[in-house]
Amino acid sequence: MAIIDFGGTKETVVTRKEFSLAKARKVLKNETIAIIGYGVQGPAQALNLRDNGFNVIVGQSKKFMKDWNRAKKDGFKPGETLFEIEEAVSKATVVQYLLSDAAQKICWPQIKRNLQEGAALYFSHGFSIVYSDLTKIIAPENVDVILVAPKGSGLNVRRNFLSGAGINSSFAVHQDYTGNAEERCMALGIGIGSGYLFPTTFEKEVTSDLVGERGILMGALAGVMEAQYDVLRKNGHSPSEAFNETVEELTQSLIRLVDENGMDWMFGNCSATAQRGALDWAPKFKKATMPVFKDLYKAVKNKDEAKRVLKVCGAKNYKERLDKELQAIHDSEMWQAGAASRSLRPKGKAKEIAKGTKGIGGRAGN
Ligand SMILES: NC(=O)c1ccc[n+]([C@@H]2O[C@H](COP(=O)([O-])OP(=O)(O)OC[C@H]3O[C@@H](n4cnc5c(N)ncnc54)[C@H](O)[C@@H]3O)[C@@H](O)[C@H]2O)c1
Ligand SMILES: CC(C)(O)[C@@H](O)C(=O)O
Ligand SMILES: [Mg+2]
Ligand SMILES: [Mg+2]
Repeated sequence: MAIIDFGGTKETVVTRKEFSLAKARKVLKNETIAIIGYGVQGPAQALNLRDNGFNVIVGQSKKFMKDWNRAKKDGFKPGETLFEIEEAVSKATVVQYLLSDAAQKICWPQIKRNLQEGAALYFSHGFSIVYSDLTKIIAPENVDVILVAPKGSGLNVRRNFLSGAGINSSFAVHQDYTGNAEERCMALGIGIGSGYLFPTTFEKEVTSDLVGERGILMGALAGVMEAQYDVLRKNGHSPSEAFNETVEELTQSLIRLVDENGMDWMFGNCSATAQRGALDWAPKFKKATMPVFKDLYKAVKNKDEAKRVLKVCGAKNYKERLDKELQAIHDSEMWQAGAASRSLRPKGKAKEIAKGTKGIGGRAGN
């Protein structure tokens, strides 16, 4: 474990230096890891673990043939490494429960009756365990219950693994039956290709995760973008101009600078005019949105959000409803303008520059 100073607070984290892949392989060398659910996280974690040399099988319901076929296409063989959910659980010593959170509640009886003594029941979200009064998911006493929650989409868990980077994950132990729960948990976190691992609890993970995705990561981002786009359009700006000033410049330019070296670095590489305006307006946006973030945190803590997820996402016709909502976003003027804008991105080769030429160092920061 490494002690790292996060802006004045010292935290203990696990990196691949302290917990190497070789150590993870040793810890899990006799384990059969069943990935239950081949949706978004399932494929990413299954393929990263398999590529890292672990013994991986997949449990997927054939009722969802598209997901079953994807697993087959990715090299999992029916009857050998690809099974119906119950069969996969019965063969596994690690059960990575990666169905959607609403489906975890529905399928829990199939999992519970097939868990081996001493197995590790693994989640990538605290949801099912923390809201056990709603989900009825209560693990038997004779298994470990652990969590590794990647802080990114499964798509990037796989893509970053392939590029040599990683997605950071939090980890937690809820129940330690074997006495090895923490070691197994860290080994799995390293095995799925995490960047670094930071400790959490199931409760802290589910709360921060639900707030983050409803807030700045997805909900707030979508809402604020739409608000600015609409104001620009209502005042006579073209779709191309409104889209570039709202989304394209963010994703193609400014957020990349934030990613590279922080907010001050991005500010430092924009004009004095932009800096002044952004510095003046940031507190106004903070003040305007603070009450919404406080409401959001409350709605997560009082379980309103969890109840809604289980009721709405668990309904029979949910997929059709979701598809309609996503289609409406896709078809909106703003995102059609986005498609047009993306189609115009040059796809030229990277420029070769003369030896000794500088000029990509940036202006601000240390
Ligand atoms: N999606 C992400 O990138 C992401 C990121 C971090 C954590 N998580 C967590 O990981 C877990 C898995 O999420 P996901 O987004 O990968 O799931 P998902 O929505 O992609 O669904 C995964 C699987 O559930 C199966 N499924 C759905 N309903 C079913 C049912 N009634 N019976 C049997 N199987 C059913 C699907 O066939 C699919 O294989 C969740 O706990 C989620 O909160 C997801
Ligand atoms: C990728 C996210 C948003 O971080 C995850 O929490 C999810 O639920 O999909
Ligand atoms: Mg989430
Ligand atoms: Mg998340």
